[in-house]
Amino acid sequence: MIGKDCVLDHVAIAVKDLDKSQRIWEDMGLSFSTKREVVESQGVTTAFAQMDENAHLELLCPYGENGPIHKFLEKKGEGIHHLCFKVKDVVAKCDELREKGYTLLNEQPINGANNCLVNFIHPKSTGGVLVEVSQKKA
Ligand SMILES: CC[C@H](C(=O)O)C(=O)SCCNC(=O)CCNC(=O)[C@H](O)C(C)(C)COP(=O)(O)OP(=O)(O)OC[C@H]1O[C@@H](n2cnc3c(N)ncnc32)[C@H](O)[C@@H]1OP(=O)(O)O
Ligand SMILES: [Co+2]
Repeated sequence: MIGKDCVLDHVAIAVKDLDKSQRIWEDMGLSFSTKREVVESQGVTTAFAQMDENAHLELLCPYGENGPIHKFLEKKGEGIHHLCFKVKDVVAKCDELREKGYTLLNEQPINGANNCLVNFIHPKSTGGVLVEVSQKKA
């Protein structure tokens, strides 16, 4: 799956305090875009910092007590949450992955951050890593 048609888009970290975590990463040298985006469907506020020409760091802070990040923090605490790969065609990629036996978490891609369509591969399919696939909307 990873390789010619997939590029690492972001490494996501679940955090309890977005400002505090952002200061840590800024202190280590990253700079974040001013834009913070709330993704209602996921119950998260996101902050992105560019790491190289493709990859970003995504900080994910829950709001409310129902989203997956809130549950992750309760269960595992702060830390790396998922990897995201940018693909040319997220629907085709999900069909390919289903064919190969991977469990996708949504029938159809959902709206993600930064005007993208995204889907997720269950960690049970990947040896314990939640993987997101993402396509920029036209
Ligand atoms: C979309 C906006 C933004 C973007 O970039 O565009 C985002 O990335 S938002 C990110 C937040 N949204 C999601 O993560 C959606 C996908 N995640 C889910 O649907 C759930 O979190 C799911 C299905 C991965 C786990 O939910 P569940 O209710 O089953 O939680 P459990 O704690 O019972 O977990 C079951 C099992 O999976 C392990 N687990 C859970 N989360 C992770 C993870 N991030 N990485 C690795 N493993 C994970 C958990 O430990 C359980 O394993 P077990 O061995 O049974 O204990
Ligand atoms: Co993400």
